[in-house]
Amino acid sequence: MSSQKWNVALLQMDIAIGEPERNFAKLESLLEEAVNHTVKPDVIVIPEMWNTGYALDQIHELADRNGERTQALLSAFSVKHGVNIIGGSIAEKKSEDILNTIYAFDREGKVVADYSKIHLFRLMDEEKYLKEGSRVGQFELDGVSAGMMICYDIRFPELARKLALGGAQLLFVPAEWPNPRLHHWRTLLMARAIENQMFVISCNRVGISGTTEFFGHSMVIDPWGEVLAEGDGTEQIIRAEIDLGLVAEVRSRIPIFEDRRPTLY
Ligand SMILES: O=C(O)CCC(=O)C(=O)O
Repeated sequence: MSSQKWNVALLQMDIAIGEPERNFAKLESLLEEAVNHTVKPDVIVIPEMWNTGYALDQIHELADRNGERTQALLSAFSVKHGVNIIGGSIAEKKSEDILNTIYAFDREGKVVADYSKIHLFRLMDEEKYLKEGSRVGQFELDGVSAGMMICYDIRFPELARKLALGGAQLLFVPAEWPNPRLHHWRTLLMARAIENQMFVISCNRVGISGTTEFFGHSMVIDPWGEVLAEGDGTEQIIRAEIDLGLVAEVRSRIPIFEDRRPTLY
């Protein structure tokens, strides 16, 4: 178990629906702001579908083919600044399918993992336009085991538990989680952190798309369930320092992974 400390920076941005050019420009300026700070981030996290927003009726024209444009930008940025990046998620075109995909970059600019959202959100018609992913998002960053989930995925505790059982000490959650479900968002994120005794690092968008309002409240939660940082409803960068040694400490204090009874449930 590592006693590493990481500084995390969450880019809680507004997203212009159906306007990748504006969104790329916005992201580039927020990335610069994130690294031009007295505390240099070790990992930067970006919200869900930041390239297009939920422009589902135009998504075939707007999605990033094989994530190439996104990878070019984020890979060059991570290597230039020696920073890990959880690249939001993007609308990605693969062959004729559209997926909601996260690319994770290490400090050398290498794509170390990708994950496509496996639970599509029917309330926003995702299943009519997007193809669901077919595997979980477990990977390593700076030698630390981590997991990725996207937005609606946090309603499925089995997924977070599978990642924790696979060794994950942190969970990254890019999202576009709207009003009026702030209470669900905060409670579910805290529950995933407490029940799995891991850090939960979530990045939600802000702004209004049509009649849907996104409330931000990106959160960094420690394995004890304490909120280390939380955004408000404005565009901003949320920063926190996390001590990865806390995962082992909490897991030894209340040893839920030893006390589980998987033969009974
Ligand atoms: O589960 C929710 O309430 C919100 C989920 C969502 O907006 C999404 O997955 O895009």
